[in-house]
Amino acid sequence: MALISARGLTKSYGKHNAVTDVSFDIGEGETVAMLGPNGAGKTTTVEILEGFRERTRGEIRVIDEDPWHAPQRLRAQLGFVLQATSLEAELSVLETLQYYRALFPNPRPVDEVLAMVGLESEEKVRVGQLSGGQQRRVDLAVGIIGNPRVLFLDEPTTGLDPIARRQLWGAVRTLKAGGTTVLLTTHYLEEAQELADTIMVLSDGKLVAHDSPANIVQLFESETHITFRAKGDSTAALPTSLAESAETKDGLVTLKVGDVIPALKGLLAWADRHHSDLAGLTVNPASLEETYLNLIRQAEEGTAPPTKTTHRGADTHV
Ligand SMILES: Nc1ncnc2c1ncn2[C@@H]1O[C@H](COP(=O)(O)OP(=O)(O)OP(=O)(O)O)[C@@H](O)[C@H]1O
Repeated sequence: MALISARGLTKSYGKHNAVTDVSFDIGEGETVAMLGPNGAGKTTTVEILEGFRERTRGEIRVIDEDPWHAPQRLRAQLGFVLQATSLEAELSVLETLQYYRALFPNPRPVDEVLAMVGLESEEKVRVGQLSGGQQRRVDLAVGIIGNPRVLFLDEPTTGLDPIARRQLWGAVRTLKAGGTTVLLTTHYLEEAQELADTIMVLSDGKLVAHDSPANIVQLFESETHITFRAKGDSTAALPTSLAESAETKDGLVTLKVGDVIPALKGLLAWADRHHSDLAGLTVNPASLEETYLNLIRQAEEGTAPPTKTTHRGADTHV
């Protein structure tokens, strides 16, 4: 059963459509990452689902309710981590969590939440004295103190260092394991790949892909990347068929090829002739980041979508 669904969701600001005819389903326990360039419509979509903005057209259900007319029983089942933190600097971490805890009918114990976000040692510290990364963890703690069934995270790790980011990912994984449905927006492809069961890509207000990370990467499966280290200009004599697809950066050669087997045969024969050991040889499908950039480029150019359909749940096609 879909816990969140959108059909034909459209939001206009004057003549400008920020979100156009977007449809999707999100199942109970699913973690969805929403990606898209600045201005693609991610925050607008999420804030409509959260009940903070009214849609122009379309049908929305969140836990079987219309969030814009959300009764209190829906609000009590949602958790939010908004893009900008709005914590009271003078309150301690403990006081902050006690304050928000009192607003919910079925909250989590404070100690449990502090442990989940790794802030046990900071409970007496005033929020204003915490680092940016620690404040973000308090934001997450506030988002989950009410024991939400659905958690919305808007760019939860922007500005965090890699260690703080991974700590926050750990907390999200714990929530996932406990069955919480999570919808997060992010600009970090690695974050989407690490956390999400499903990725949605928005471009200029339209949903241009909606599938698992693995399937999205396969949208451009015709492209495989063969990389190896080359000494000096030793790639100069690569056979023409390989040289055309070769890019060299900092001594690392990348061949972006369609047919892997002939390319590898040609490369091995070349390496044999030129006594190259093909140091650090790797053969990989295009990364999620490259696939994402291809998707956005195609969407902006209005060129034909990839042949493979990304189609999940709702009547959404790319
Ligand atoms: N209150 C508003 N009034 C008018 N236009 C708005 C308003 N809020 C958003 N927009 C416009 O709607 C479009 C989508 O904005 P939105 O904030 O949803 O994008 P986003 O994908 O979340 O971007 P970012 O990654 O920068 O956060 C943009 O063109 C933006 O300028």
